Amino acid sequence: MGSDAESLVHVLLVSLPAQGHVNPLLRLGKRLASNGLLVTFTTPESIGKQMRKASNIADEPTPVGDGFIRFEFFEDGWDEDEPRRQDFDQYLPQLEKVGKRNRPVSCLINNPFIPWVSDVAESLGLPSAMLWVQSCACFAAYYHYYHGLVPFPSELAMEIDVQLPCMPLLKHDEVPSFLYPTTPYPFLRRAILGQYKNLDKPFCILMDTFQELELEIIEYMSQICPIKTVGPLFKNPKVPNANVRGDFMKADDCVGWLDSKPAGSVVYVSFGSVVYLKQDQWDEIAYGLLNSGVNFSWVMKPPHKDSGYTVLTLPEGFLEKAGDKGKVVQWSPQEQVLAHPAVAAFVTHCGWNSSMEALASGMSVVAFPQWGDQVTDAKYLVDVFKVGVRMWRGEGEDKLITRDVVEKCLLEATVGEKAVEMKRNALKWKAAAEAAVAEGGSSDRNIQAFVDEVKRRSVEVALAKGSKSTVVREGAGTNGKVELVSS
Ligand SMILES: O=c1ccn([C@@H]2O[C@H](COP(=O)(O)OP(=O)(O)O)[C@@H](O)[C@H]2O)c(=O)[nH]1
Ligand SMILES: O=C(O[C@@H]1O[C@H](CO)[C@@H](O)[C@H](O)[C@H]1O)c1ccc(O)c(O)c1
Repeated sequence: MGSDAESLVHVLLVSLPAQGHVNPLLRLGKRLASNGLLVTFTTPESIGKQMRKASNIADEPTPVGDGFIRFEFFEDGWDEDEPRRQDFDQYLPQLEKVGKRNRPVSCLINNPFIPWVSDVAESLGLPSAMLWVQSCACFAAYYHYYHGLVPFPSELAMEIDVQLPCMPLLKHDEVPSFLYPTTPYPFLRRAILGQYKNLDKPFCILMDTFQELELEIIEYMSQICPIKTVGPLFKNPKVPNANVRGDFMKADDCVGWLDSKPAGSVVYVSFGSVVYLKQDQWDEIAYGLLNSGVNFSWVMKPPHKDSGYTVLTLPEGFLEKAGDKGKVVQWSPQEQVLAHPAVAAFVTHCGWNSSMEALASGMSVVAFPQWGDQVTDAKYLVDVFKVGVRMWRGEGEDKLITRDVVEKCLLEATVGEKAVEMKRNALKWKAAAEAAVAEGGSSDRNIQAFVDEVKRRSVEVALAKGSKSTVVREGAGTNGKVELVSS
């Protein structure tokens, strides 16, 4: 490692191997590095392999602003083709077993679903932080559910509305759906609530949202938990995102095609990295797109080989009928697409990363949430942030969305008074997001305060550990230039 990197305070970021978790944690890593830390990003080798292939990851630490970022993947102890990685009830304990290893660092940061990282930090006498990768509203909902603070839908009362402090009234199907008594994903409820058992351990809960977006609930929850909002992390005025990326799949080129389209004429359709629709729903979307007459760019990712999903197909003759009006890709460079002037609106599953990327790009949305936080995000995008129309309510609503509804929503989001109003609101959020991450903005100040705190704690840790297990390099306490090295 270069001597410059060696002299910096070192933080270790441990990520769940999922695209929607790697992206925000890696973005945080770049932000911390640009503020002068050495950041090691780690996740299992099974995904590391894919990331190396898709994202040109260097072996050496990459300079980012005043600091460096490097990747270090770890073996999860299973064979390459192990299908049990798709089953969180089996995979999360396995990750915990192999992941609890000593590492010479000053702070450990994890994302949700792998709360044992803060146990590792505690056992090493190190500070830890958690990056919450969903909205503060969802954080609050899980918190109140976990502590039994307000009534949620239950087997006895399935359809009750939920009133959380400083939040709009949520209908029964607008609370994160893993909390429904009937959710088909109880293992994801267990996984996400696991973080709340350990919530007293991280000294800071970083959140990929920003103060101005969720003001009241952030202020409220900040009285209970040590929250620092640092989003939107994908907007990094100091370091361009193209520099270091963590995509699992190489993006297809659709930007050239977008360049050929008039401003505001394209609808971008993507359901993120995990959600997979049923074939009949896919067909309705396809016909809705054709019938609406809009230009569209549609992401049709292949299913994971162990997911049990069958490969989706397009209706016969679809591509011929669409002609140059449509571009179907397996994976898109989403940030670039959302920033492209040709794109008018985004049909999204409302994962939090996609929601933040849309808001911070000034994009109107057609909300098509499926499960988990997505149903709550859809509620906020449509009713609170007022940037979207709702195409479906999510897993609580058991019905096929017909091509007519798809067409109606697409047109509502792209033409007419409502579309203009939504775009106006979206541009307002874009400006607010940019201000939050700009020098002196709310998120920028929080990042700097966090970096300062990590540096301060690294000195404390070094002093507490003495010389037996750590070495404090020359200059300790000045400019935070301290590194702990296991002896
Ligand atoms: O074709 C695609 C689809 C998604 N994404 C990125 O993958 C992440 C998906 O995260 P999100 O929370 O929206 O959904 P998840 O995949 O976790 O359900 C976001 O950062 C997107 O920008 C992308 O780069 N290309
Ligand atoms: O990544 C998974 O879920 C996604 O996480 C995002 C951040 O928490 C969230 O905003 C989005 O809505 C989710 O889709 C994920 C879920 C389940 C699973 O088995 C995974 O392998 C990943």
